[in-house]
Amino acid sequence: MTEYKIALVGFGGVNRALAQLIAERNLRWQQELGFGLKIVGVTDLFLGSVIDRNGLDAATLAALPTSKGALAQLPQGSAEAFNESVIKQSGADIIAEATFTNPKDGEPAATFCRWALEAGKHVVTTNKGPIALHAQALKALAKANGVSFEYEGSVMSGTPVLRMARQTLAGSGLVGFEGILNGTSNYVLTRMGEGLGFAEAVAKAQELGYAEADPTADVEGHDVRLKVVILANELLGACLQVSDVACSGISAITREDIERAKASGEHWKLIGAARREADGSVRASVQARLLPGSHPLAGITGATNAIAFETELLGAVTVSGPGAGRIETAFALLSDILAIHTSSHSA
Ligand SMILES: NC(=O)c1ccc[n+]([C@@H]2O[C@H](COP(=O)([O-])OP(=O)(O)OC[C@H]3O[C@@H](n4cnc5c(N)ncnc54)[C@H](O)[C@@H]3O)[C@@H](O)[C@H]2O)c1
Ligand SMILES: N[C@@H](CCO)C(=O)O
Repeated sequence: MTEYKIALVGFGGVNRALAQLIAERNLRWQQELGFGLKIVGVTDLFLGSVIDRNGLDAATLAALPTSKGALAQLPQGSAEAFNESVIKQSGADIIAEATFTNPKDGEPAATFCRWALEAGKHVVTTNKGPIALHAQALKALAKANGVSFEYEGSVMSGTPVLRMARQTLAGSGLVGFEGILNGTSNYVLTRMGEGLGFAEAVAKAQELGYAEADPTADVEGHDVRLKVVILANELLGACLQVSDVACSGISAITREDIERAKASGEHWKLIGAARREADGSVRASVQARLLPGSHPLAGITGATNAIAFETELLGAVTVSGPGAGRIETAFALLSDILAIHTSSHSA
């Protein structure tokens, strides 16, 4: 039986949900997937850090208070976040990176990934910053060190999109995509359509664990812009930078706009799209669009996301599922670990 030692960097909603899943499902995963997980380190800017090479109790971690320095309550724990030590010295095989997404330079998460890869550790991450801004360099570093760098949860949470498209749409002649790629903004638009105010709907999305640390990133389209860059570069072979993508959000849309649209059978949606043009260039955008009721993305509500891939051989292929959520995104980390396990056992 394979057991992977894992260190959690950032212990907010997503990595805490991973600890909860490990507490509840490790035995089942051993039987179903052929591996188990042992948490050997946790580090978080607010909670502190802890290392135990023999394994930390996942249920205790999942139930840890959210108070400042709480990891100091554990044996060998500290109120300080010793990120570098946890990444390099906890004995982890896999680093699960889930700190804040920084849309400007991807730091410090990109450095955390670099430290881990250089130390010969696999990285799984849900953080969009390092992928949108540094994917090529981090993938090259992983290859040079003989380890994997996986980031399925960076787009559409636990819903399979990146790996699915890369593996199963290869050869289909993918020419573009359009999608609802932010759970928070779609949730906000849906709840506003039910009569809730913008600020109340955003607060509810934060409570449910959908929103970014600064929800401006969600409602102004910046989060979708990162995801569009990730998808276009990964699946359309583009070399887009974040500044190449024109971007606007949903904050100017009022309840009255939504009501008026509804009365005429239309729906406001925040759409991220990219398309390969005849000259080979890839054009991408993020904007709120008024969709007719018949549009495949019009009926997508709440934190659900959907993406319609445009292919030459199959026409449109649409995938929908959770686009945000703590457990849903923790599942993406598990799917990344499963990919690592599968590739190391098929080599
Ligand atoms: N929640 C979701 O639905 C979801 C879905 C997909 C992707 N993501 C991404 O996953 C990541 C984690 O999301 P989350 O919901 O758990 O966020 P969160 O805000 O709940 O947790 C992030 C944690 O990282 C810690 N942190 C921040 N900077 C740090 C640093 N320099 N060193 C150590 N710890 C640091 C914070 O203290 C916090 O506890 C984010 O990048 C987010 O964009 C989240
Ligand atoms: N804040 C993001 C999390 C998933 O990337 C969203 O609402 O979609």
